[in-house]
Amino acid sequence: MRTVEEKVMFIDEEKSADDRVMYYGKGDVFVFRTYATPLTNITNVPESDFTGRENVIFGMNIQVSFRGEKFLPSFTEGDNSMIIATDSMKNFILAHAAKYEGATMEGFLQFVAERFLDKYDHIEAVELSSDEIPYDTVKIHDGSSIVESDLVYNCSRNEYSTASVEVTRTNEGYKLTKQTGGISDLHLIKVSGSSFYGYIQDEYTQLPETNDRPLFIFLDLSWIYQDMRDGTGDNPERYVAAEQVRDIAVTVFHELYNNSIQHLINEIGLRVLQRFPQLDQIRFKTNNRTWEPVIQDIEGSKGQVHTEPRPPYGFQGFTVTRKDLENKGNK
Ligand SMILES: O=c1[nH]c(=O)c2[nH]c(=O)[nH]c2[nH]1
Repeated sequence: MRTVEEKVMFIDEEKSADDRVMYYGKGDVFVFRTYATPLTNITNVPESDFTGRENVIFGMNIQVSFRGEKFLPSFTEGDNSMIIATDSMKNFILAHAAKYEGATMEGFLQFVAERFLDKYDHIEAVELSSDEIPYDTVKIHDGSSIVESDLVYNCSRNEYSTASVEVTRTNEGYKLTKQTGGISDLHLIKVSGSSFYGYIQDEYTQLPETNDRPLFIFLDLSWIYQDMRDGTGDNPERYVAAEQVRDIAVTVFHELYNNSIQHLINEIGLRVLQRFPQLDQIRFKTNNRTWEPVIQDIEGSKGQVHTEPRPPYGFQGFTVTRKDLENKGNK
């Protein structure tokens, strides 16, 4: 068994100190493509009624970066002859948003990365990451009943899906060297059914033990496919939608009388890997925002009064792998 520390390191693996860091690129490239191809025919899971995305607004905040030895003289000599201006990178991404025929952010990033490598043969690798800019549907009265508008959308302030790819030029062609899907800024509160006790009690301990706390967590999740090509959504039956992972996380949170955030996220990870055999691992970054108690007993009510927690905030990082699921099954 790997230890927790090793597990986190496994993903965060840094390159050796001898490796020169050299890249450049553009961040905050905002892309709003309307009427992109809808995402349909995904595989359903019991925890979710999510069946697809209309993609009427395909909104993204993209970051791109290039790597390649040919860029070295721009740093060491001030020689810009091999530089593709980051302004041009932005224009390239926007132009290709009109050409993309697929239905996912992961697919779009891979498409753009490969087109960059086609166009500029001195780029060795392209890395692209993106945060979805989500829009919620709104309801309107159409003259006879309340229906969903297909014209007006509400810019969401909720969680958003994320994606990243790295495509590297090799002698055998372009290689997808990194690919993740994810969901970030999921803010979940469970008002009852969470405990935290049994931790070390010593001269530094002030926190009271509890068998019922209002557990408020911020979660960022990302996942890696066993075969990275499944992450593009070109075969939607093999694609994992962020909305489905969100619904699984919420269901496990609801079901599990949890001992801690650590305990909870392991169970969420195992369930996600159980539902999606095409995934190799899922990674969590979480933050504890549990409300602070103010009034714990209200006469005649099971209610309480809480307020926002004060900093500093606790956090967790954890990866759950397919091996963990297999080991659990063998116990
Ligand atoms: O779920 C939790 N895990 C911890 O490690 C921890 N530490 C703490 O003070 N509160 C909590 N909550």
